[in-house]
Amino acid sequence: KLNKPHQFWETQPMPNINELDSLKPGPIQEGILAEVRQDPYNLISKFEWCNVDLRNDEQAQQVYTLLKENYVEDDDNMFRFDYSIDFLRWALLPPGQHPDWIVGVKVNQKLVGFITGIPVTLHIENQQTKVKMTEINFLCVHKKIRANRLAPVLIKEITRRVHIKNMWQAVYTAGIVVPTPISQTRYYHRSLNAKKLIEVGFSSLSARQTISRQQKLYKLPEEPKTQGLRPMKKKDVAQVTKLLNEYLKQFKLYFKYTEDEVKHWFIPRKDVISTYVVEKEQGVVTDFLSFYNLPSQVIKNPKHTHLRAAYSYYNVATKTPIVQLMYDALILAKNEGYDVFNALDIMENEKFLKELMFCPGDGQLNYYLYNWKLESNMLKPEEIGIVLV
Ligand SMILES: CN(C)Cc1n[nH]c2ccc(-c3ccc(F)cc3OCCn3ccnc3)cc12
Repeated sequence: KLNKPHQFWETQPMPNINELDSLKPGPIQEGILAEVRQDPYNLISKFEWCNVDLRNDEQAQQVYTLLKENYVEDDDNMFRFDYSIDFLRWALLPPGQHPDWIVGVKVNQKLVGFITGIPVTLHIENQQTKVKMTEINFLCVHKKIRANRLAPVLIKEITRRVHIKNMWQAVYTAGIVVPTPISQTRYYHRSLNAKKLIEVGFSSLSARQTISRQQKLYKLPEEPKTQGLRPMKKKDVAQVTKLLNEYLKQFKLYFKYTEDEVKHWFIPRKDVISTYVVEKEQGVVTDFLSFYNLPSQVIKNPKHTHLRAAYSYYNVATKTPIVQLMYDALILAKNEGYDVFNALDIMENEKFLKELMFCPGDGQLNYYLYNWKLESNMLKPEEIGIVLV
């Protein structure tokens, strides 16, 4: 019976608890191209596969609505992610994207299921080789048709479409724990608009606290401190690429970026991605900070429909102290209208979370590698050098 917990995941090439010491590092199952199923998995009648073209406004709108109404909520079901169409195009149309990796399931032309992959090159631990694989995201089944076991079919179908391209690994994250996380990270929140966070129920006041006390506590200067801080431009791409690739080498899990990819992921896009570089000396970029825009819909609130949240993306501090650089990130995010600034405890983030008054969130974000046994069973959050949106 497939309803035992993790019954699906036990059929997948993921290390389970008692294999953690016997499996050798590297691929768990060898991929054999000739054995890959050539036709899509069967769907229950009236359900159909489709490749979603996010460049098409109608199809993008259908994805937007499915996610807005049915995607990830916080543990208390008070907030639900509200990814914008521009954001989805940024996240899912990077260089080298495969059209058949944006997978939808439709019933009577209505989108009811979704899962996506993008091509990445991942460096894993001390492996000399980098692994070409897929980054899986946006697994979503419409609330009204859950328990049809559609999610396992979506996962198997995109796995098949990745195998067909002779790729055998995947990286993904989730708030839930299924077999078997490679790292369990925690998220933290820094208040930028204390009054709103209290009004939407994101923050609460203890007996001795007042709204105006909170506002004073989290107050920020009008302008950033770092001299030479400015929005990133195309002319910075070469230097940002070198800074980023060099910086990421210290971690056990990181992507290698081409200049084309840096252009895609870091050139500022209004209401999607903000990147600022530090250029003190003429023409020399020494640091950069970046954060992305992911609002959450406030599910039931008389006064507010959305929580505007900025999420820390990649920050490289080589000359500016990281605490100062991130303090400027808070000021910039506040000035761009955000209510809260979120960050995971990955990379060097521990160095600024406490000092800049971030508060721990109520859940965790688990990182997963599909069909790969690590040398070390688990990685510490500070060993993770990848951010998934
Ligand atoms: C990563 N990407 C795959 C989306 C995703 N899936 N599952 C998740 C579980 C937690 C976070 C997360 C990551 C960083 C963070 F600062 C806060 C977060 O969630 C707060 C709870 N929440 C959920 C909706 N609105 C608020 C993201 C995700």
